[in-house]
Amino acid sequence: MNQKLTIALVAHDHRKADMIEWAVYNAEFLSHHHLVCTGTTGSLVKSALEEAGYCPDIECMNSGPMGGDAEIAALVVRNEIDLAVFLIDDLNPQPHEADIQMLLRQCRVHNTPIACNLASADLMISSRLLGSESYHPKEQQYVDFTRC
Ligand SMILES: O=C(CO)COP(=O)(O)O
Repeated sequence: MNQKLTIALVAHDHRKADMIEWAVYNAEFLSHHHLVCTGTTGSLVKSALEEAGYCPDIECMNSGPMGGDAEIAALVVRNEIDLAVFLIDDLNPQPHEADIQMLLRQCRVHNTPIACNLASADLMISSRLLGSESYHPKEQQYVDFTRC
């Protein structure tokens, strides 16, 4: 793939080990793309990729509870995210649940691919459609809410 994608990586605390293992396993692929992460996820992924010998192009937002999910949701609204991997802790409540739901909702509204588990992330990054110039996902129709 020639196209440089912008990929969001976000993981809750109990899922960070999974995210780091996944990122290191996919380091070669990720090293060709721009990564946008919530604060703590980003610093851990950056260190792990550097330790693995890569020099990742990685941008860290605020930590999730401090608005990082909201910042990434804003990028989704502007169609600046090509793919998101969001490993959610479904077994523990989060103080910023509203922001989490906002990020998920904006990905649905804007038809942004979002993987919320490792199997989905694996399938998405190995899709022949990812970054293909001939693939144009059909825009979702919200006729009453179009932008002027
Ligand atoms: O809380 C998060 C996502 O909702 C993740 O935030 P951190 O990466 O800063 O831990």
